[in-house]
Amino acid sequence: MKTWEGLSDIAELVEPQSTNRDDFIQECTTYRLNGVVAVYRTAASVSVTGLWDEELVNALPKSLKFCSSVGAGYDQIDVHACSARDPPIKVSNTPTAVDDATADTAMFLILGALRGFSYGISALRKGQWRGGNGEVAPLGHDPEGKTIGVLGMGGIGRNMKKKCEAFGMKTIYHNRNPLSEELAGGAKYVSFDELLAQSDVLSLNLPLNKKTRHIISTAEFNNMKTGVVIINTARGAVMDEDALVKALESGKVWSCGLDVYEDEPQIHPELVKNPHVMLLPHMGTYTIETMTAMEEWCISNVRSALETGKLRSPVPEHVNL
Ligand SMILES: NC(=O)c1ccc[n+]([C@@H]2O[C@H](COP(=O)([O-])OP(=O)(O)OC[C@H]3O[C@@H](n4cnc5c(N)ncnc54)[C@H](O)[C@@H]3O)[C@@H](O)[C@H]2O)c1
Repeated sequence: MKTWEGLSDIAELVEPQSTNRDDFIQECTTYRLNGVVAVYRTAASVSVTGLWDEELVNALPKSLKFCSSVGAGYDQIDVHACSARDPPIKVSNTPTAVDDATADTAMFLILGALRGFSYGISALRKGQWRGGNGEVAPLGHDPEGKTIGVLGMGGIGRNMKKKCEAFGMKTIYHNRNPLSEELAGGAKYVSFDELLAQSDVLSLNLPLNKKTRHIISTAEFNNMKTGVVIINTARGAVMDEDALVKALESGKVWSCGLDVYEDEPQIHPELVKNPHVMLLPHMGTYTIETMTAMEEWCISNVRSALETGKLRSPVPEHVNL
């Protein structure tokens, strides 16, 4: 709040008052918001405005030139509609600030899913120690010696790789392009098909967009090792949740650790019913330290835009806009 208020030395600060999308679109035409040059956008604001789709982007005040969005993912914003405006709305996100907390969450899910801890936790809370009704928690697996495959070796993927090493895991990865040796840090670049075929644990760490929606579905599960463990801390829709449920039922997938879902806050009922899988309600960056760092980063984008005309961390699509 202090950092936000600190912007008042260079700008007039206004906050929208609407509580739903229709009112917000109407408010954008009013004298209060007309003239706004930069927006500080929280992820939670989607519950008021809905997605920043083409309709909303075109309804935003004509004066708007910058959107500084909190979070590494920006799939709630149609960045192409933003570029198409005249003048364009340049969009930034908060990469790097999210890396440690999200990678920590992935480690929790990897260990929990490999070891089958979810089963034990829920049985214990029902007063059933390691199981009930004649069933006991299945024996888990050690991370030591397992191959982790990272799909999308960006800030979070690389951070996770270092943490996986401490648990004796070997990392392979697939990106659109191989990383420099320095960035890869010894992780081996493999093709998408090799990643599916060789991973004991497959971690999804790529952004959600039109190209990556359902990048993991039935055909991809069929190409994986039987008994693979799937971790998703990216966005739910990069994986076909129905196909995951079927792969869990058939035993192709041994377990999974999920922080994100296709239709949040709804979760596939078969996932909720399954005592074996590790599920979190999108808590990847849910810490005081990381949320503060993300908000400060986001506000620094607003300051940079106002003072220099340039965002500090534009999204990849807007780097050359
Ligand atoms: N669970 C959470 O709370 C949480 C927190 C932060 C980020 N996230 C999600 O994690 C994602 C990754 O974050 P990041 O900061 O590491 O992003 P990043 O941009 O640093 O890394 C993403 C990587 O994915 C790669 N990539 C893009 N498209 C690909 C494709 N089709 N195939 C293979 N690789 C591809 C990119 O080249 C890049 O290396 C974000 O987009 C966001 O949606 C979730």
